[in-house]
Amino acid sequence: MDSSPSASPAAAAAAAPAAGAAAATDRYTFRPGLRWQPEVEEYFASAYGRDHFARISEALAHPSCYSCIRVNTLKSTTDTVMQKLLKLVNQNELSCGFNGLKIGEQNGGEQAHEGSYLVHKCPYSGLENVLFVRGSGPHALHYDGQPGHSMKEIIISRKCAESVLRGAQVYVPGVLACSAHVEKGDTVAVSVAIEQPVKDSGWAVGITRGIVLQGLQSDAHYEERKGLYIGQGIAAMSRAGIFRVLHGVAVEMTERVYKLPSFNDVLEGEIFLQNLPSIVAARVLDPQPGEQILDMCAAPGGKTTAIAILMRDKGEIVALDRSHNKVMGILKLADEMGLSCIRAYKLDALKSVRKAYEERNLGVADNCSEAIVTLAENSGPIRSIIAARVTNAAEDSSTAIVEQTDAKRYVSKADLRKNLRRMRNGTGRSNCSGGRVEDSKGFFPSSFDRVLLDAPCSALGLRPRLFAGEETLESLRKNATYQRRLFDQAVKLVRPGGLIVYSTCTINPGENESLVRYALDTYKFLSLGSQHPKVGGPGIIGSCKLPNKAYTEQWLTEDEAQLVQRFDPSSSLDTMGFFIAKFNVGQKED
Ligand SMILES: C[S@@+](CC[C@H](N)C(=O)[O-])C[C@H]1O[C@@H](n2cnc3c(N)ncnc32)[C@H](O)[C@@H]1O
Repeated sequence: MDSSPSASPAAAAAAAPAAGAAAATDRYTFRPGLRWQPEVEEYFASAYGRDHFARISEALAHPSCYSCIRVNTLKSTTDTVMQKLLKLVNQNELSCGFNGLKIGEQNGGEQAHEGSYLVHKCPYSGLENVLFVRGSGPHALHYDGQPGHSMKEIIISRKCAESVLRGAQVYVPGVLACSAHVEKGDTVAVSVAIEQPVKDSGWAVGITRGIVLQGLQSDAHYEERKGLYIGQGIAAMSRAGIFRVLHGVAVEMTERVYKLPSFNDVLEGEIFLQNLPSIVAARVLDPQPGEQILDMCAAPGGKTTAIAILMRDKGEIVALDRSHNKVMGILKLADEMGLSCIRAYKLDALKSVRKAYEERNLGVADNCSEAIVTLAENSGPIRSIIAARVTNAAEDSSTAIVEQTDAKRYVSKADLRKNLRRMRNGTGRSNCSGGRVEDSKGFFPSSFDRVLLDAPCSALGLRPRLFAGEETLESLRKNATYQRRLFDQAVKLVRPGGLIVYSTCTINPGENESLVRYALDTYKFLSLGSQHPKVGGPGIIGSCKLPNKAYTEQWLTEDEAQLVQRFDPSSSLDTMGFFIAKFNVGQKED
């Protein structure tokens, strides 16, 4: 198979101009076509069927047309938040470009049920704390070109455009090129530069930052930007300013192909903006108050906080991430939402299982550098009590052993000193003294009632996505291998009789169904559990011989496929691509 990049049939279909459309009007439109590596496209076409994959591909290139809000039911009620949001919509405070309209009016005649306003409740049972806020689009825009004059333009990067399509402004670092003589206050058309195939060497954007656009066909990427105009805005600074400063808003968008509500600084702590499948994943875990939960790859903490609220902030959620700053983010979010049952640690989840022999050594005062700390109950004040008890013990001897009731946590001497400092100085707003987060040395096997592995993945379900050519079969395969290694750790850490939920935000069966196949074939004590709520569709059955590869990827049987949830971006749910599998854990083999 030819592995050089090219525009995909899906891209070509999506990008083809409507018959008879005039070239000029066709230029200033938004008709993106997602490009894939041909071998990746072939693989997905064999998994989904060519037509279905073309629809998925097209859906991925557009944002979904509503925002999904999870209510923090420990701080407010769904009805109260709904009233507050309706008020904000009516006051036009969510900058979605419409106020007080009913859905039917906004969508040009779509049937509206009585009372179904732009903010409405999620209709699925088990998701009563979820609200949908509708946006609109795609809109045909009229760009303000003066007759006989070319429009002033700005070209932005793909990543920047993906954010702008979700409702952001254009920030300085995202600007690649700009017309000459753009002054603050000028109206500019905003288009996006997307990677193009380069003969024999992959993909390149091919625009040097700062070049001047003339509005001529000789401009960089003039032809390629046809159909990639995402709106119009007012320059917040001059051309010179845009390329001189390092940050700030470059363009305030005034017209957008998609109008989506913005929730910046809106009802902070009371609501959390989250994709529907992520909310479902936390719900499927079904965490119970008082339990010990592990969230293995937790940042930025969306699912962690959803789990904490489902547990009514009672119990303990250990939230791990390998990035220090991201762990800080989890703590900040937990603090904002008023949640105290979350313990976030910096830890590589691949190293999250402690060896059993370490346990035997613990408690031998002279040899041991660690203390066993137990959470009798799990709440903020208890944490301080534990810190105090550890501190007293630590001051008495080189090792502290604190009584345990049900669960064990291990704290090094350095952590003891840190706790002591924290006792004296207070924890600070983000619960992490001096901007440092705690490291963890890991956990003993079978420590947790439930484990969520929301795995790092190829993220090929995120929307909008304007380019997918960076993924190769090899990179997809590497993700799958990494996920299996993380899953192996999850299996060790969950207790017999417990539960593991595995999820990804990718459409790639190699990271979804294949992982489930691996799990069921490797660990005979695992079985797929039925899921509630069930919002997504079934998994993919069968297998696929990978092009030019010596192996066959195994997916699911028909029965198994019914037990997983797959969220299809091209379905009427209009959400991201996502996958959820729930495993019941039986008696483990020794
Ligand atoms: C899909 S995101 C998790 C999203 C999160 N569960 C949420 O809902 O907000 C994956 C996260 O895994 C983290 N990660 C990747 N490899 C890891 C590892 N070996 N150990 C711990 N975290 C890891 C990344 O830093 C990233 O934040």
